[in-house]
Amino acid sequence: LVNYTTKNLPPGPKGWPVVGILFEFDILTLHLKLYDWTTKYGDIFQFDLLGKTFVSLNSSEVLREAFNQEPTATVTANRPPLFLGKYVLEHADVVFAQDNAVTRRRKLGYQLLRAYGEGLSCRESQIKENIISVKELIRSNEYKNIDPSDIVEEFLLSTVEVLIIGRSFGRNGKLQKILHRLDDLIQLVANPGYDAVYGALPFLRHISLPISRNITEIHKTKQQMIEHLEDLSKEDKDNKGIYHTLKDVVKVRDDDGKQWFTQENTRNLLVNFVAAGLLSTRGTIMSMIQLLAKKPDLQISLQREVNNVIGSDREPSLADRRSCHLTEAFIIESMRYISLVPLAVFHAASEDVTISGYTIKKNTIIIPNIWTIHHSEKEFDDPFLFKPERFLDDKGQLLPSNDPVRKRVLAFGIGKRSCIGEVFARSRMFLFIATLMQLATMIEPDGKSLPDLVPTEMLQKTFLQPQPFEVRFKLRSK
Ligand code: HEM
Repeated sequence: LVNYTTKNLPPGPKGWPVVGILFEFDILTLHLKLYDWTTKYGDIFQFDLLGKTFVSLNSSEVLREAFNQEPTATVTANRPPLFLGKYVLEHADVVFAQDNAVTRRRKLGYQLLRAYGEGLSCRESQIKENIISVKELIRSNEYKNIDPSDIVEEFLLSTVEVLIIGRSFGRNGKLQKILHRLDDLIQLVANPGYDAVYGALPFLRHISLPISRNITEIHKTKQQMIEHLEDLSKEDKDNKGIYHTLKDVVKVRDDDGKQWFTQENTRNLLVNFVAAGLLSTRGTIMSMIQLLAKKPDLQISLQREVNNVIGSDREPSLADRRSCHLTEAFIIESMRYISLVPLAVFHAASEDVTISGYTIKKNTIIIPNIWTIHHSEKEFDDPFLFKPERFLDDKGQLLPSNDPVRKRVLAFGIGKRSCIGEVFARSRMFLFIATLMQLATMIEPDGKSLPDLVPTEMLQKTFLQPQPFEVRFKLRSK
């Protein structure tokens, strides 16, 4: 139990009167607590927790004002000194980078994802191989009750390998084992709730608690990853990935002779890509599978679209996205409904700033409350119903990205710290779902029931994840 105070925002003089002290705090499901508080305190409220001040932004309009409009956007683009950023990512990555450090690192990360991840043309043969192994796994498991996470992981681990080193060594290769281990360990330590407690009481990391031991393991595994990538980068000169470019960037010196990007930056930027590329995308795809298996009619409509646009004889390509309106709407609705990164990554005010008429003091931690925005009746009709058609017009065409309804989906954040992997993640999700719909129909497991995916019941790990489940794949005839 943690003591916290909330201050809400009544009409009238713009201040932060204390309205109550509550004595209950569930650190693992902070997003659900903030959802409750939004119904009581409105679109923006502030609370103190363990000596730190937090402000929660709970509507798309307030989030846009805070992160996407100057002069506020520049002031709110900082990150707080989070426990994870300092002790796990050595203050050397992009996600948790503070102050001036972020601009150059973020730009580099963005350029790397564009160069190695976004366009499929340069990666087409490797991505096709990944898709072929997904298909083989599905074929060899037809009609069996299976937990689809192995299939999803196989696909995503291979895509991340191709991104980082230019090729995939398969599920039995050493690299996938290391990336898998890193991913498991990060899930054990990364949680906004842990951050609140360990950030306020950092001495806890010296006590031999499981979380402290996991942090030590993360550092060892990062080192193993770098050593293995170094070996691999010497072996194959033709296939290149992000790691090859980072090796060159480390050699660069500025005019004053200083090195701006170091080995620490390399390993921690790669951890960002591994964690984001696997964890977030895996949770989203797993949720999509569970949703689809419970919605046979939606599967039929998606399969019809894939038949019409792609047919059954060729692999889906990124160009197909433009014509697969329902598939795109399904992906966007899934991102809204599950809101996998429920509170995005916390921001911090680098100076005093005014948002919606209220003064936010320097160093206040700002929470982009995406989960609440996506489940608010003020933003979406029937927010707890899964309705991909909310993103289609009456001709079945996807609403343009500047449509007000689309603009309320903020799963990748917005503004100067928004996700740099959005295009990469969305293109891989499209390929996976289109391939699945082309190949198979998902049905409920034999002798067991498959529960509906309920957003409030998802497991809170680093990101939200569906509860473990099983499905069966039934192959489609050509
Ligand atoms: C479904 C998949 C994904 C979701 C839902 C997601 C969501 C997010 C969100 C909400 C943020 C924080 C935005 C903010 O602070 O305002 C973020 C940041 C970030 N994401 Fe993603 N992400 C996904 C996939 C990826 C992938 C695949 C990569 C890279 C391979 C990636 C790399 C990053 C990085 C580096 C940042 C930090 C940006 C910064 O701090 O400036 N993400 N993501």
